[in-house]
Amino acid sequence: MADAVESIIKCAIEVHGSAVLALPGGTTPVPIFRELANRNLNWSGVTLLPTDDRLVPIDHVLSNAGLIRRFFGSTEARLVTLLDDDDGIDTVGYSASRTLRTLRWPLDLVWLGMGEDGHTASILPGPDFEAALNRSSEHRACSVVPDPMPLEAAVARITLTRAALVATRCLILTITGEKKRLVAERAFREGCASTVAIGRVVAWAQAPAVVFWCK
Ligand SMILES: O=C1O[C@H](COP(=O)(O)O)[C@@H](O)[C@H](O)[C@H]1O
Repeated sequence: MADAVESIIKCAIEVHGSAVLALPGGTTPVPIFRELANRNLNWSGVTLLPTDDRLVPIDHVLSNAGLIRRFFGSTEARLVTLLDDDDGIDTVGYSASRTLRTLRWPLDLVWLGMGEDGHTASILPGPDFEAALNRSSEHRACSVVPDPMPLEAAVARITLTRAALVATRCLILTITGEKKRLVAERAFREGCASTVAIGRVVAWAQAPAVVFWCK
């Protein structure tokens, strides 16, 4: 998996002079981040941002931007966050969309994770689910108050919208375990009619999704 991301970075730098990658949070990408961060790459040409974040300070254990900073902070990559210090639930969607507008689109890679409930990025069940999936492409980010709150990170979120997540040259999904494999397979079969976010995002993808799975 780290080899695939390394190739995407090298290829984007060769073609565009830079590489812009959206990375997942949570637990699944950790071993791959560790391996990738040690690769000898032209990191000064790389911009990294989270696909989504939890509305917590960057030094909080649940922060996805904090996770990226922990692994890639010692490289020369430019690290973009979706949250400003003074952002709250009412302002974060607007300020993250403004930040995202400054990046080069389409992105070179959107790397997604997925929860056992089929959520991807922070497109979680609740009152913001359809907005995160259906907002038009000027709205690249959307605040999300999950309902029910996921037990592993029971906080409000900011997420790239589906329109932003599919605006990418490469789309990768990393999942682990039998349960997630079954959820993903079902969601891919259901496509646009899926009740879970991963099915609806992948059904819209501009690039074919490449899935990395391990037990
Ligand atoms: O809440 C989140 O969950 C998903 C999946 O996380 P994992 O711990 O099951 O790998 C993650 O992709 C997303 O970025 C994160 O905020």
